[in-house]
Amino acid sequence: MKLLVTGGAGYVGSVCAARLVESGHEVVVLDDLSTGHADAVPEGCRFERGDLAEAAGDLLAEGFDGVLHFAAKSLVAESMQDPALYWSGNVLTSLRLLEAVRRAGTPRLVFSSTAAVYGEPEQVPIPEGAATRPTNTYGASKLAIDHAITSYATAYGLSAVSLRYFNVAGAYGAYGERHTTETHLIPLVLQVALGQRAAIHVYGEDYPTEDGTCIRDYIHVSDLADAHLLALEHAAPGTHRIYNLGSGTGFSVRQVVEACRSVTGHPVPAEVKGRRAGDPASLVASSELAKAELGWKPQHTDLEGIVRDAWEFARSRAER
Ligand SMILES: NC(=O)c1ccc[n+]([C@@H]2O[C@H](COP(=O)([O-])OP(=O)(O)OC[C@H]3O[C@@H](n4cnc5c(N)ncnc54)[C@H](O)[C@@H]3O)[C@@H](O)[C@H]2O)c1
Ligand SMILES: O=c1ccn([C@@H]2O[C@H](COP(=O)(O)OP(=O)(O)O[C@H]3O[C@H](CO)[C@H](O)[C@H](O)[C@H]3O)[C@@H](O)[C@H]2O)c(=O)[nH]1
Repeated sequence: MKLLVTGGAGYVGSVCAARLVESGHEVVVLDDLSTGHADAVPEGCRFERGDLAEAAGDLLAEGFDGVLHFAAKSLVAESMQDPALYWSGNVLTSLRLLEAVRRAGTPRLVFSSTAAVYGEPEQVPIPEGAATRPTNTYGASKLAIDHAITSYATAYGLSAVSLRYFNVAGAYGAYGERHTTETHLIPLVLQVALGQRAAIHVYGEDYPTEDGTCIRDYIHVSDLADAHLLALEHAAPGTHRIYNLGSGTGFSVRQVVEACRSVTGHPVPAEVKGRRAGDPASLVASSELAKAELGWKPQHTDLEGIVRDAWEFARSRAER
């Protein structure tokens, strides 16, 4: 297939673009490099630098079989301080993309949604039918896009799939997490192990969990790429399917720090701080629907294995 990958110079987009090229697809990456890196665009992809709201129309007019839409702003704290960036940078740009898709008659769309659409969940593991009550503007912006995609699919016959990722981690060879403003737990702990940061701050030890720290479901970025390939195959005209993607096991912040100590051999000093605003106590995915309908099977459910891949990547970048 000829595929447009928005955000293919970012973390998840670059890994997925690499896997798409390996699977024989023709890939065009559209990225404005606002948080991505030109040298993260995988070999074998054509790279177009530009804002998706402006450039997607002309590109799609060339004729594509599908769009994988990763490009977004995705910092929770920033979304609360500057919501305009998220309503315009995520929602408005995605609406422009949807219009370009409709005008060009592009048949397929796979969208990067997020567990943040659920907010504080009533039940864990979280199924797709759970109430969507996002506690931050980032999650609200992604939910708004999901709603728009549903109506485009129903009315205009688009084949659409939203994948709601839980906590993405790990790396795939030369492609991994390189956020300039890093807020994610695992890469921050690895920065401590690399001597780039003195200690990891543990945000809250008074949550109603076994060790008092928050529980998250860490999914390997390579398993996520598998899900995108399957979503492209299974997308059906006039439908918008939504799937939660996680490994199905929750790990506390303390367990993650411990796994990083074990993998890196570094003592990783940890300092307990206050809670971070908007953090739910526990987020674990039920991915049963993705397994049943897409035939998706996560291969990397061992936390130390996920951390090991992230560590190899972080070390290789630090040596440059
Ligand atoms: N990393 C996670 O844990 C996680 C979890 C859930 C969902 N997601 C979603 O997955 C997607 C990818 O996340 P990531 O961690 O790879 O982020 P990232 O910041 O590494 O990648 C996003 C890419 O999109 C590009 N971009 C942003 N706005 C653009 C625009 N208007 N036009 C063109 N390019 C633009 C950036 O330059 C960057 O390369 C996002 O949609 C994010 O919301 C990520
Ligand atoms: O320095 C840090 C960084 C994080 N944490 C804690 O570690 C856990 C994981 O935090 P991350 O920032 O790594 O990830 P989030 O769970 O906040 O968010 C991620 O997962 C969400 C869904 O689970 C959304 O998809 C969102 O886009 C994505 O960034 C949280 O309890 C957080 O409080 C710390 O204790 N110290």
